[in-house]
Amino acid sequence: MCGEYLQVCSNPCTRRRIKTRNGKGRLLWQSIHPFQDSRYTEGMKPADHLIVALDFPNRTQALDMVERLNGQIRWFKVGLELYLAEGLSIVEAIRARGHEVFLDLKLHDIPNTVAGAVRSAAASGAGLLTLHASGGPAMLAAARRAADELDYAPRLLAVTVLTSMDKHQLTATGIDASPASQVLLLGEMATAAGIDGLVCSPEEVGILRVSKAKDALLVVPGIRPADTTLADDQSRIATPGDAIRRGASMLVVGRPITKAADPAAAAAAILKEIETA
Ligand SMILES: O=c1ccn([C@@H]2O[C@H](COP(=O)(O)O)[C@@H](O)[C@H]2O)c(=O)[nH]1
Repeated sequence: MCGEYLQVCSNPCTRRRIKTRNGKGRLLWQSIHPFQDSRYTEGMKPADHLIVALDFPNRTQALDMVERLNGQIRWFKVGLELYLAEGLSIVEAIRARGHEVFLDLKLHDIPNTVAGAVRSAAASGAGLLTLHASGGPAMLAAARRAADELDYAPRLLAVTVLTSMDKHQLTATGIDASPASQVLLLGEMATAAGIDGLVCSPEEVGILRVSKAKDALLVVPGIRPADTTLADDQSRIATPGDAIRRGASMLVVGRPITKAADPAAAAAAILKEIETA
């Protein structure tokens, strides 16, 4: 991209429309994701790129972890375990402590039902919300329309192929493609339906960045620091530094932080690795 930036709108985690001058001095509007341009990422802090997954059975344990992380973390993820135990009030409790929430509900149903779920979830003030790309274009488009009709809506993320799945697991579901090919297919389909971002493994970030989905917010779980020997149930993994260098927008990290002997120190080490990547 050439030209000087004249006008920027929107907040740090959303796509921005910017007015630029091209090489001939002509003004043009351009839609760009902030994570893709060094002139934007310069202003961003490492904490804007890290989401800590609060996979806990109750509010007490989740909020205790928020406290233990000493204000280092901006984004927390509420997944099915915590949401089903506590409901949307846990999102409000985390937000009341000054944090942003990624509501990882992985919605997957008929279009009308998913549209209603988007409306209900939006009321919590969550900043990011997931739905399964495999729900198909009609379901994704219904979610997009529902979000667009609201005064406030989270950014919608389509989960492509779960990071726990390898080629063998994928074949068992009847899909005769590599995880990378399937992520590419679902990622391009979801962004064509107007979805803001994708959840993929670190292994697919590179191909997505040169695909039709290249502008998407890429939210990446399957992160394991180099000194961690445990992949747990994850199959497609990389270190925080590698994922960021390949073009990930935000990393999702759970157990390497929350099960560490010193979660604050584990989070600090990952933030440092993001900063230097
Ligand atoms: O494909 C996916 C989609 C979501 N997740 C979620 O991310 C975290 C990862 O936790 P770790 O403890 O760091 O493995 C977890 O909450 C998953 O539900 C994912 O792993 N893969």
